[in-house]
Amino acid sequence: MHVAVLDEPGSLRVEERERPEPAPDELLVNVREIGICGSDVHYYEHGKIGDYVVESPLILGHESAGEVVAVGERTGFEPGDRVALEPGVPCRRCAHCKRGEYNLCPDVTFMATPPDDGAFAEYVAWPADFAYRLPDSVSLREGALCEPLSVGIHAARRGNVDVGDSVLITGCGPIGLLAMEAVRAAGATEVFISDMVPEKLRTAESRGADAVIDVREENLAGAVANLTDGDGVDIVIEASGAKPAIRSTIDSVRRGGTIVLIGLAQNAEIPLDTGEIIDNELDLFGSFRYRNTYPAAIDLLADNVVDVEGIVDFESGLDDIDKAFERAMNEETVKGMITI
Ligand SMILES: NC(=O)c1ccc[n+]([C@@H]2O[C@H](COP(=O)([O-])OP(=O)(O)OC[C@H]3O[C@@H](n4cnc5c(N)ncnc54)[C@H](O)[C@@H]3O)[C@@H](O)[C@H]2O)c1
Ligand SMILES: C[C@@H](O)[C@H](N)C(=O)O
Repeated sequence: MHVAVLDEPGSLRVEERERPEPAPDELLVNVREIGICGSDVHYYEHGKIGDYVVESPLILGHESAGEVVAVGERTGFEPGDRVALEPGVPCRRCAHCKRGEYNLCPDVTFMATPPDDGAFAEYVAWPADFAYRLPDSVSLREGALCEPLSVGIHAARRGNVDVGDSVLITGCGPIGLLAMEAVRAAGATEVFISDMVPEKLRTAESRGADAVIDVREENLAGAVANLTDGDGVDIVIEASGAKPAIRSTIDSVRRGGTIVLIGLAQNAEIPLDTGEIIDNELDLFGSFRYRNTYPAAIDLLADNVVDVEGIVDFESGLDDIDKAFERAMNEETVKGMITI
């Protein structure tokens, strides 16, 4: 089978590997749609993210869906089933797993995170309990994009987004745009979103943002104050990882409001005015990956409550993956897909 391997920064190549055999509790999946995530691009450019360093050839890609072609002895699936693959498989035994917080498992195997291979491959053998059957009305592309949608759903849950809430999302990348879908589904009625790339803001506007804020031209907190009669929003979801955006979350949220941090700032220590958090009684939450989100993501897609395919700018074949990564690095690109 063909797989795309990252050897070192800037060097992706397609090579031939043995097709894996599914273990008794695994499915063999013919992978058909894989999203290119910002973290894949980061490994491609820099060969590492924080402490995770590409030290041996690594298959990238963790937003995937495909068709089951073979099953282990005890899986409950059949060849021909279409499935989305949840990329993080926890140990199932640690205290976090037992509490149901399996996204915090320290022994998780996560696709495309060194040393664990990902899904830019024709076939992947994957545990059946981290595969989700897709109904006919949900496409394989939508199945693959359940992954970034899950990041948004988990953030909406962390922020306790409720009917009638106003939400500011900072960043119109795939995570910000799909967090917007998730908060709408959770009942938010006013959703504002910021970025500094005009094309991205136009995309957010066309996808139904109530207001878009270009932070190159407007002060974020000032713009939010104007939109909320000076109060600030109920919830801020930070999805850019940019220091100025993280800093301004406190100034954009109302007294008694909630801040959810998704964006990962590289090597950034950001001063925090704890007095403002206390005086204004703010709730501040981190949001790490997701747990128990795939069934909800698939239901929302089947019911046409959310759109994920609209964020896709281009698709490419596995053999042209290096060109696809170059295109994904363009700041105007939101999402590229590899289609096999
Ligand atoms: N916590 C998690 O589990 C998790 C999961 C996935 C991604 N992430 C992180 O979330 C962030 C978003 O991911 P993504 O894939 O959408 O990234 P992305 O780079 O595609 O999008 C980030 C967007 O933020 C915009 N931006 C830059 N500076 C800004 C500013 N000052 N104000 C507003 N917007 C600004 C960029 O123009 C870009 O459109 C990244 O930091 C990523 O590492 C975290
Ligand atoms: C959650 C996932 O999308 C993210 N890129 C990570 O590796 O944590």
